[in-house]
Amino acid sequence: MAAATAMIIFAQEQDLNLCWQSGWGGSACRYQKNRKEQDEIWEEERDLGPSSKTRKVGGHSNMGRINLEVMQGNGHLRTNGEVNDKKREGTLSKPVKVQVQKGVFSPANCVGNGAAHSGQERTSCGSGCAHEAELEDPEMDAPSDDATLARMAGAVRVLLQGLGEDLGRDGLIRTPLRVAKALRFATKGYRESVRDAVGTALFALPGSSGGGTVVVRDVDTFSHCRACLLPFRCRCHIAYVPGAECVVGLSKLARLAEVFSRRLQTPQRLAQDIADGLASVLAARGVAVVVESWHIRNACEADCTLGASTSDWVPSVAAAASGCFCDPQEGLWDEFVAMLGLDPEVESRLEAPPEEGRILYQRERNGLLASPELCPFGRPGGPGEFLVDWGLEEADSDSSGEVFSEIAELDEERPCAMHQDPEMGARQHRRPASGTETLEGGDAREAALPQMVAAVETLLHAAEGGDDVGMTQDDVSMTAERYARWLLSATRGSQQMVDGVLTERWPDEPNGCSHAQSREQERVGMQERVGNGVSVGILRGQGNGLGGGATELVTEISVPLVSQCEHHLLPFLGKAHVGYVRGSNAGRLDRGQVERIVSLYSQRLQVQERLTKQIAEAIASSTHAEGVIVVVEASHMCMMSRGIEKVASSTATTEVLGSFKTDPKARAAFLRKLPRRH
Ligand SMILES: Nc1nc2c(ncn2[C@@H]2O[C@H](COP(=O)(O)OP(=O)(O)OP(=O)(O)O)[C@@H](O)[C@H]2O)c(=O)[nH]1
Repeated sequence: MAAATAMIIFAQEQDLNLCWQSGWGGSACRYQKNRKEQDEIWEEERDLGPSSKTRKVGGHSNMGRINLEVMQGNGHLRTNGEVNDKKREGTLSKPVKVQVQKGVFSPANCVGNGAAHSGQERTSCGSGCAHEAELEDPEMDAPSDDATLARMAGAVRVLLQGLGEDLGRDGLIRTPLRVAKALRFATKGYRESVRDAVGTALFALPGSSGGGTVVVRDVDTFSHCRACLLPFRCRCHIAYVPGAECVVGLSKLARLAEVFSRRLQTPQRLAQDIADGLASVLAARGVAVVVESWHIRNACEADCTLGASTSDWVPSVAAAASGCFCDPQEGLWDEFVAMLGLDPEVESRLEAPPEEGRILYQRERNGLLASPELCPFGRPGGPGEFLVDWGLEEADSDSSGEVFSEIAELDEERPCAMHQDPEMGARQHRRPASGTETLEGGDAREAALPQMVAAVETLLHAAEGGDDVGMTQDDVSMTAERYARWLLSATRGSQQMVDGVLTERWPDEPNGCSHAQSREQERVGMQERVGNGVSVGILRGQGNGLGGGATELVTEISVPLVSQCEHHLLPFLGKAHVGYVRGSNAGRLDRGQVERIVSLYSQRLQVQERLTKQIAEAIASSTHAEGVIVVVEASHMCMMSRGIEKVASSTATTEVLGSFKTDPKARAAFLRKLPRRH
């Protein structure tokens, strides 16, 4: 089924209801409304989301038009007015009258539409509507969105097979299509332009040229890393000084940030793209952009360095400026930065105004560009890793906590250090050190790598729309390999058994993380003794001196985890909190062992509920504890970077086994130990 677009022209808009129903794999509906009020055209555009539902989008205005795009499915509209088929490019054609049926209008029942509609009428719609029709546009350019998505879904199937997954298992059946849609969404900025984003929202404002700075702050977006394809969080701050007596609609600055965020990016490129984009449509005296960003840590290191002392996200900041913001005499850069109210550490790194035509960026020590550690292909010699050389000088390896280490400037022609060295590709690949792949079946998975890389390349090209609109062939192949390796690495626990990870000795890492740290954490780990559910004290260390028959509550709090959502192949990351009631004859796990259990079940395609249950069951079987409780708190990228886009949302799941089920006091004692969220 093709995507379909309809345009409704209305004279008097009255609480318009849109109704659509999924054909296969859900449907998505995009709504764009232009209304004219007092000689100003107001535009409104939003994604109405997937699945079968009816949503009221109406309002009241005197005249206007609505574009409605129904993706991948049967769409039918309920509204008043006139329906026009619309070509993909937006050309109006073939006006179609619609007929009222119980207040419901369906394009399939158009009066006099004849050849105008190719939609197939159905006899029932299954959603309570009087009629159902497929809104197909026979003139839509090939490949249609459906064909693109189908191609992308095929590539995702290759990836899942490469990971050794059963494509028919529950949870994975719709994953290929979901991933395809998610990536299409993540790259929708390639199919959008600055002019589309700004539209007609340029307003003459006499006297504005001599005025002050306009700043739109805290525009939160998600982008996808050009190097590894994983999403990273951004907060954009955009400023300009008006020129030519003209200002731009404020929301359009946020839209610009969204357009460029929905491309494969690095923070500094994103800052520059937004600045250039704004400068291209607005005659401003100067433009300035600061992009704060947070990239997921290297999940390959999750089993050692993602310890409680480290943050889940690695921050960096990038900036771009032009015109008057680059003139230190005017002091506008300082004023802009001061208005952002940034963390002093970050602010101190933005002291100097960027020179005209150059990008100022700052990076974290061992950060996104200074070293590959932010990306999943990070630390040389890590499991299943290869060295990524970004073509920049090595960052100082001292990670003593200083956040930013360098300020670098690049020529405009070389906006991204990753792309500046034509020989980079040759230097970029280094095979994993021997012995770094320790998984059973690792060879088979490693052998699937070439097909997986090709599949990711297919995905990227299809997501772009087949045009060369921003990624060179080289970029794609490098990105594809990193992403394929990330997937392999992020699911490397899928073939391991819990017995294996509990008995295996964890090698101390060269940088001193992991085992030594775990032992220390275990030494000071708190145990709470409970008898019949009553807390009687807190002990430290291994020997608790409890007599026979006594029990103790052992807790391991904030065990970090990074897992991979099996629905969208996007990471979710957070912490597991583990408690178990240990009788005198039961075993006890040190923190390192708990961390390994958590890693084992995190490093596979998961849903959070199953992960929580598996951790609890593994703790129970390996300790013979009387009761086990596990709470997992995690943030899901699929909730943050796409779909509902709730950046601050997080999910908590609990699994309770044995005596914890019947002992509310023991549960309460455990829950009191959880870190407070606010
Ligand atoms: N219960 C549960 N759901 C999850 C987990 N990870 C992802 N999901 C959800 O899986 C669901 C998949 O729903 P679909 O409607 O098939 O996919 P979708 O169109 O991408 O859905 P949206 O996320 O709402 O855009 C979404 O609601 C996700 O939030 C998880 O760990 N546990």
